This record gives sequence, structure tokens and C-alpha cells, in this order.
Amino acid sequence: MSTEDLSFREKARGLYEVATFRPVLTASVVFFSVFTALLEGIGISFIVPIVEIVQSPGAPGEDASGPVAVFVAVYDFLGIPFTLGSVVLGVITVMGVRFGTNFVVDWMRIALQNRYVRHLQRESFDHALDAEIAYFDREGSDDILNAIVTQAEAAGRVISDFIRFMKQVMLCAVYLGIALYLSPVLTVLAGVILGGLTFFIRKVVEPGYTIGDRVAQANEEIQGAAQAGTQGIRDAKLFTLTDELFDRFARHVDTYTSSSIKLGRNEAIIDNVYNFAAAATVFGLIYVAIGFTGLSLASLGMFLFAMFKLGPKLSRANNYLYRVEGRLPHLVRTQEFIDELRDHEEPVGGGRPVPESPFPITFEDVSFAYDEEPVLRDVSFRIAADEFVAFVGPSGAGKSTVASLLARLYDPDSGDVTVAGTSLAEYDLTEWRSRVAVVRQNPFLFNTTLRENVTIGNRDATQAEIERACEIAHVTEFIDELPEGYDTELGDDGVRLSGGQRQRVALARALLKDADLLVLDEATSDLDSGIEDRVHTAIEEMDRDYAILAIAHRLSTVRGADRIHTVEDGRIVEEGDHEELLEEEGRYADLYAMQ
Ligand SMILES: Nc1ncnc2c1ncn2[C@@H]1O[C@H](COP(=O)(O)OP(=O)(O)OP(=O)(O)O)[C@@H](O)[C@H]1O
Repeated sequence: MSTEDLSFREKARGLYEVATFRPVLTASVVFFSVFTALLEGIGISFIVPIVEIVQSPGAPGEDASGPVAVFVAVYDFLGIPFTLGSVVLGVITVMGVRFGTNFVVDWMRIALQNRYVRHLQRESFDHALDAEIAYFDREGSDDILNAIVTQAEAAGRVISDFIRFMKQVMLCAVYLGIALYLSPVLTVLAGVILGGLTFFIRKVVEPGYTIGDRVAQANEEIQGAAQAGTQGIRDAKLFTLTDELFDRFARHVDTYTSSSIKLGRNEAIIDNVYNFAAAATVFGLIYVAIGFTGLSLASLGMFLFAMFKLGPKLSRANNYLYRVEGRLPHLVRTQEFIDELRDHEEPVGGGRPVPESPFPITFEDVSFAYDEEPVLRDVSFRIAADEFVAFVGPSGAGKSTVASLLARLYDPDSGDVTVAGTSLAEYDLTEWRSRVAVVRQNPFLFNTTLRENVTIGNRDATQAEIERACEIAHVTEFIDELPEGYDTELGDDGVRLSGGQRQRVALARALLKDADLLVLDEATSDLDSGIEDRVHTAIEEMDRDYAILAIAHRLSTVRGADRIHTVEDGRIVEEGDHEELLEEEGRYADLYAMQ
């Protein structure tokens, strides 16, 4: 995802979204920043009375004019004598409050940054969990992980940098205001020099946004390469792919490093060139001011002090702006990514409660394609309560797709899936999924204990219920080999178990879910045929009040089905029980003869 071509408006919208995220906090930051800048201005103004008092000892009386008159009036109003001591105490007090409010701004800045990062992380993960499966099919999980883990953090730093930029701009405004009041001509001169320099540097140095976009892009690629290397480590080793994976990773890390260094170097260029230019400008102005203006010593002191402070502040403001631009791609990418996830949200269903007995379940002329190529064509079948229905057929025929449509991971392109006479789309999706238990051929096991894995669909299951489900799924056969029984950690995707053991755990958790429809999609294909037959017999013999839909390659496992459907190229080409299909001497009979 490249954001290089984003317009100024789109970038500004990204920042606007942050500003309106916690409006009160944002408004407070602005308010206290303005307050801090004003106090800074007042603090600097104290130079004038201090110099005046030092120049003409004895309290300046009623004849005081200009800024001094204001100070005299304020001291008079407060009933404090206007002496050098009380004026110095006054400036210390003002500066104390100024740094106090500055602390408040910094605190709120950090709070805003971290809360926004939390917001981005929660939003991206929440919407990712709600996104439709087709989105994951298309995009993969790298972008999602990157947005949640890395990009959100970098995006948050934009907030800090922007607030720092704003603070510097306000302080600059105050210094400029003071300087303008004291000597408009010199201020305009300084403005032309420093403004010209800003323009020049911005023209010469590559825009922060462009480099920042490269950094963000490289970040995404690093995440993808690292994920392929870690999640696919076994195949990477078996196919001696590690060098290729490392080269890909190293290339992106190099881009990240060189772009980051360039970004930092440019920040340093801006900082140092500016500081130098500001110092040179100030000394040039001293020369001009002393030689060619009639400013009093006090005013000259204040003017130069303001100028001296203005230079570095302008430099920092420029630097922070450059950093904001550099990190803005992370912010815009994350915000856009969340919007994209939101656009691909899974439908929640019509909200209709699923009936007590959700039967019959029917497919009525269902057609479906993942992309262009049709995978299911006019598929119709029916599952009544307590029935055992099976699907067989060659690889790629579309059998698993039937299971996916049943669990509503996808919706049909045409035709309808109905439950108790009503379209499945009208039911509450979460409730429907809670009534269906699907065991896939390659189930995912979570990196936690066997008990936690088995109870994912029924956290309240008793030990007796867990043991019964594990007995039927033949998990109990190998449980004694696990060091801590049900409390053994299974590792990443159940890596400490064999393929067949993983399938049995998945089967046990489906049985424990106590669903109305049990879908077995090649659920026991990794078991040896002896155990596979025993598992199937145990399931069929269960005193059950649910229907079963089984997809199988090994036909012996579906011999007892009430109805078997043979699928070929997305169509049901035969239908009947085992005996009927054998008599038909069609595709099923051929497949059976081959086994
Ligand atoms: N998520 C997906 N995105 C795109 N195409 C897919 C997806 N899942 C499956 N397909 C394609 O749809 C077709 C049917 O796949 P499906 O998994 O339903 O077949 P199957 O009969 O269950 O095969 P097998 O017996 O090998 O599991 C295949 O051509 C497959 O490439």
C-alpha cells in the first residue's frame, strides 16, 4: 500500500482525525501551549524593567513609559513595591508557572499519544477479527500484524511530534510579536533571512514524507519476510529456502536502515544549518541595531534576547515538522487500513434467533466462485435432523467449499442456503456459528494447554464432559504420553503433537461444543485406517441429537451415511446411500472400487 501520492488534504485529514479523537484533551493541549507561550513572552519582557532599574537606581516613578509602565501598574495593583528584588522574584514566579504548564502539556502529549496508539491497536485488531474471510484470503495476515504491532506505535509518535511542533510555533509567534513591537524593520529583515532559509532547505532536502513512506513500506515488507521465515520454518529448512528468505529480509532491512538514516540525517541538517543561520542572523542584527537604530539599551537587550531564542525555536519547529511528515505515512496507512477493514466487515446476519431445531438445512441451487472461476454450480441438497449426510469426490471438486458456506464463512453468489425454511442470511451470524461445529483437515491449535484447546467452544465443560469427548475422539489414547496430561502446553499450532493427534484434539473440541450440526471435513484423514474407523463408529453410535455432514476421501468412513453425494467439478453428480450408489455403478462405485 503506497501513500506517496497522498494530497495535502488527505494528510491533513489524518491529523484532523487525531485532533478529534479526544477533543477535550486536544483543546487542553492547545490552551496550555498558548498559555505557556504567553508566560514565556511575559518572562522575557521582565528584561526591560530589570535593565531600567539597574540603569537608573531608585524606583521608576509615575513617569515610567512603555512596557515598564505596565509592570509598575501591575505591581502597584498587587500592592508590591517595585524594586529590583521584587521584579526578579516576579520573573522567577512567571517562569515557574510557565514550566509548570509546560509540564502539563508534556504530560497530556504523552497521554494523547499512548491513548491514540491503544485506539489504533484495538480498532485494527477488532476490525480484523470482524473482517470477512475473503479479505484474509486476498491480503494475508502480514499487513494486519504490521498495522497492529509496529505501525500503530510509529503513528502515535506523529502526535507527540506535532504537539511539539505546535508548541515551538507558538513560542516563535510570541518572540516574533515582541520583536515586531520593538523593531518592525529588524524583525522583517530577520524574517526574510530565516524564512528564505526555510524555503531553501525545504527545496534542497528530500521531503520527509517521501522518505517516511519508504520506511513504512520497508517495515511492512520486513514483517512479511520475518513471518514467512518463522511460521514456515520447517518448509524453509526442508526446501533449503533459508538463504532466499534471509536475502529478502535483509534487502528490506537495508532499505529501512538507509531510509531511516537519511531521515535522521536530514533532520540533523535542518537543525544545524538553522542553528548556525540563526546565530549568524542574531549577530548581524546586533551590528545593525547598534549602528543604525535608536533603540534603548533595555529594548535592544529584549529584542536580541527574543531573536536569540527565536532562532533555535524556529529550527526545532522545522525539525519537528519534518519528523511529522516522515511519520505521517505510518499514521495515514494505519487509519486507511482500519477504514479498509471496516469496509470488509463480515455481515452480522439479520438478527433472527436460530430456532431450537435448525432443520431442515438446505442448499437450493447454490452457485459460488472465490474469484472468477465457479467452484459450486447449482448445488442442492438437504440435511434433516439427526441425519448423517456425506460428500465425496475428487480433490478440488468443491466439497470443503460446501462446508464453508454452511458455516457462512462465505455467502452464495446465487441460490440460497436455508435453515428451517428461512434464508441463513437472516439469522444472527454468531448464534448460527455457535450451533455448528466444523472440524477441518488442518485445524489450528492454539499455543496453550490441551484443556484450553479442547474447551474453546465450551468453556464451562466439566472434567467428565471433557473426558467423554476425548474418549470418543480417541485423545485419551495418547494422553498418558503427554507430560502433564490435559494441562500440557501444545506449542505453536500444536507442534508437539502428530498430525493425527492434532486432528483428534480438534474433533474432541467440536464434540464438546454440543452443536446441532457437526461438519467433518476430512477430519480424520491423518489417522491410520484402524483408528479412523473406530473414531467414526464411536461418533455414529453416540446417543446424538445433532446432524452430521462428513466430507471424506476414504469411503469406508461414510458407508453408514443416510445419503452420500458425489461431487465433481462443483456439481452433485450422484446421490444415494452406499448400497444404492454401488448398484448405480457410477462415479462412487468407481471410487469405491479403487480403494
Ligand atoms: N479461499 C480460496 N480462495 C480461492 N480459491 C479457493 C479457495 N479455497 C478453495 N479454492 C478453490 O476452490 C476449488 C474447490 O476447493 P475445495 O477446497 O472446496 O475442494 P475440495 O473438494 O474440498 O478439495 P480437497 O478434497 O482437495 O480438499 C479449488 O479449485 C480451490 O483451488
